[in-house]
Amino acid sequence: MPAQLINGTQLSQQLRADVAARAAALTAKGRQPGLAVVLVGDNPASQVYVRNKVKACEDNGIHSVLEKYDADLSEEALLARIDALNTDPKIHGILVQLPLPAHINAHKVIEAIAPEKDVDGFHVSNAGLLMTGQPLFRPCTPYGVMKMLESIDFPVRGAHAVVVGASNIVGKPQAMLLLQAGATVTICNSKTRDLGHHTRQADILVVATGKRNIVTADMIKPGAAVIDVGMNRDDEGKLCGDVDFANAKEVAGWITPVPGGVGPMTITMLLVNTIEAAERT
Ligand SMILES: Nc1nc2c(c(=O)[nH]1)N[C@@H](CN(C=O)c1ccc(C(=O)N[C@@H](CCC(=O)O)C(=O)O)cc1)CN2
Repeated sequence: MPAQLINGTQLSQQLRADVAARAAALTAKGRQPGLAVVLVGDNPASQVYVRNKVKACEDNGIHSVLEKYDADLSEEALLARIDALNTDPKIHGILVQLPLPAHINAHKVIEAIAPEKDVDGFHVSNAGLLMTGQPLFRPCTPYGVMKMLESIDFPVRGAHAVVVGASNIVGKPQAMLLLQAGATVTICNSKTRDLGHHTRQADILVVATGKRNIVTADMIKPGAAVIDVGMNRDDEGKLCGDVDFANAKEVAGWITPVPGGVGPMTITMLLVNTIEAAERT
């Protein structure tokens, strides 16, 4: 039997209705939630993502400010803008869209964001809080993946989860959230030998490498939940993930599509984090 789809667009609609209600309640008390989205440079994919983030804010009652800068903006000037946003009372959440141009030190920029406004959850103090089981903000993509598993009542506790990819924004926090939910977790990286040996043991397989077709059907345990975080283009220029979806869906029990899977959930969880930041003020 082919896998059941985990539809991130549909789940997002349900979660965004709750966001809109919470935003309206805060606005009625004179505390409309506010998000600042900072984009440096002209990366075409980043432009789409920030546009979608701003639109999602508008649609759900969150005030948003999009600050766009040319690729030659200095690190110093960017840090000065973040300083100003840190003390702006109308702004509860700040995100700097990644990647940044090579001359800007992304770590330095992320550390400049006030941790209580770091709705991406990337600041070292938020990474530390997540690691010790007291998260202030969960990074949006891994948080969205956990919501997707929850939506299908997947028994994470006791399951073997394999995360392919060890980035700071997806792989590492994803592994931490799965571990805290009671899974036994394996993290694979670009140096992992015989990747299929690991992925075939996964009840939950999260793939976040940015490499198209890195996971093929023969690397999937029958019935597994396969979560594809990849965002690539195929030979015809169409969006696709890291998993060979057409064949993988014949083996998996559950699978996320690209587009319409994890991507929309990333934006939804950003809205959730922004509401939580505003509710704490
Ligand atoms: N500051 C951040 N930078 C980046 C993050 C992040 O969470 N914070 N994650 C990624 C990109 N990303 C969010 O910014 C992101 C990626 C994809 C989508 C999405 O909705 N994808 C759609 C397809 C969109 C399209 O048409 O191209 C889908 O999958 O259906 C949203 C957000 C790196 N940078």
